[in-house]
Amino acid sequence: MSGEMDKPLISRRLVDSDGSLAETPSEGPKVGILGSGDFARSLVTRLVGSGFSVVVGSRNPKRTAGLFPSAAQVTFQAEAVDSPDVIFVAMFREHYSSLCGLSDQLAGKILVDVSNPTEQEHLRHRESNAEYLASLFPTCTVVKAFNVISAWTLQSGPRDGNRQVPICSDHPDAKRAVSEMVQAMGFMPVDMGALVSAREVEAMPLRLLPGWKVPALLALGLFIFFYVYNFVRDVLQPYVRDGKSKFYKLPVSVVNTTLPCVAYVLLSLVYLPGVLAAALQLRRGTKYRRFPDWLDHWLQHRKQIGLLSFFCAALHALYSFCLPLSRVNRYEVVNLAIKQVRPARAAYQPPSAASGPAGALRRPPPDVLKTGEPGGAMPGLVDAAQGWGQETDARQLRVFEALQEEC
Ligand SMILES: NC(=O)C1=CN([C@@H]2O[C@H](COP(=O)(O)OP(=O)(O)OC[C@H]3O[C@@H](n4cnc5c(N)ncnc54)[C@H](OP(=O)(O)O)[C@@H]3O)[C@@H](O)[C@H]2O)C=CC1
Ligand SMILES: [Fe+3]
Repeated sequence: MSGEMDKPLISRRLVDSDGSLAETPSEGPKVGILGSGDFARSLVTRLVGSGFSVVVGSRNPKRTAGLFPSAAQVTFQAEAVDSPDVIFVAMFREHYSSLCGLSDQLAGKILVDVSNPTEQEHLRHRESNAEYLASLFPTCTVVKAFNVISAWTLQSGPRDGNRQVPICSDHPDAKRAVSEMVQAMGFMPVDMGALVSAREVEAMPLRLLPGWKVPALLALGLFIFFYVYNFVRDVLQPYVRDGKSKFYKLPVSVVNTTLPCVAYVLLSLVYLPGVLAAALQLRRGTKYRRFPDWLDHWLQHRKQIGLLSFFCAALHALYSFCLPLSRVNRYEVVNLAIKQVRPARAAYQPPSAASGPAGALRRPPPDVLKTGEPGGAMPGLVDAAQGWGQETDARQLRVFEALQEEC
């Protein structure tokens, strides 16, 4: 295996001194390609680089020849399908029927269907593109392959990402021949069985983030559930019972209380199916029987559920780190306010008849009212302190003290 990996994808003989692809050696296995679009161009580059001799069939070879490496031969469709045994059909399904005139020349050859349907096409057609191609050319052997590989990956080479190429066909020999080509091009063939599997293979690129849908919906459902619960407990209940408005907690504090709840439940859902599976095996007395479908799916989703749990926990850590910073700031402001108001309250004397209307409002000590000095009064609090001695003063202090408690 390691020896195979060491082999360069582009053999030395194929590269000119200026770095461009040179004439292919005539002994390279010959492969035909019908179509001259993006996929065909990338395929040619990879095939030539892997030591194959390539002939491209185009409706207008003069126009398209310049787009291909000089090592590839570009000609008319009829001429291109003449000699190769394996022919890639790099065209869209709606154009397959335009090849019917070549039926006789294509008889007995292997046709590789690389096409991908759109989501609507996939739903509209009951048979896969590969089965449709097989029905148009009953004398040919159709193999489904390469549809999951993008033109970009083909061109840049299978350096990273997924190297797997699912392959299916009703003919084992044809499947083996294409699998060998896949390997020679640096990819890894995956046998998907008979051509009826082509529908499943064609649906693969349509799936966005496979395996994440259920865990993501689960995490979202749990988040909504716990958020509503924490909202009722921390915000709605104090409001209804005591008239306290704590709606400012909604965007940060309630979210931060919700995140660890979701993380813990998700983490328990990672371990639980393993325990259930072990219990089931003990009960059955064997580990060689299939788990029920629901448990099987659950076991398969553990990785995604675990990652989502970690994500929630990490977000909680971030929130928890940032929250105290704003709290400390708030605490310092309220503390300062209380320090300024308390002396004023101590200096307050209730109005008496002797002091007359002017004595009803005795000014607080002067140091309370100085602004702009370090530790001096904040401008907004001067008014509060000046108004000291009236009925509202006691209420103001209570408000400050309540704020201090909350910090
Ligand atoms: N692009 C990609 O990344 C991938 C593409 N695929 C599949 O490869 C196939 C080709 O895709 P792509 O190369 O991107 O598409 P393009 O539109 O770029 O190319 C399609 C080619 O089909 C040929 N063709 C033959 N007959 C007709 C006709 N009657 N009308 C129009 N064109 C015709 C044309 O070549 P000419 O004019 O020389 O005859 C044309 O260049 C598709 O089935 C696609 O699903 C699969 C995986 C990835
Ligand atoms: Fe915590």
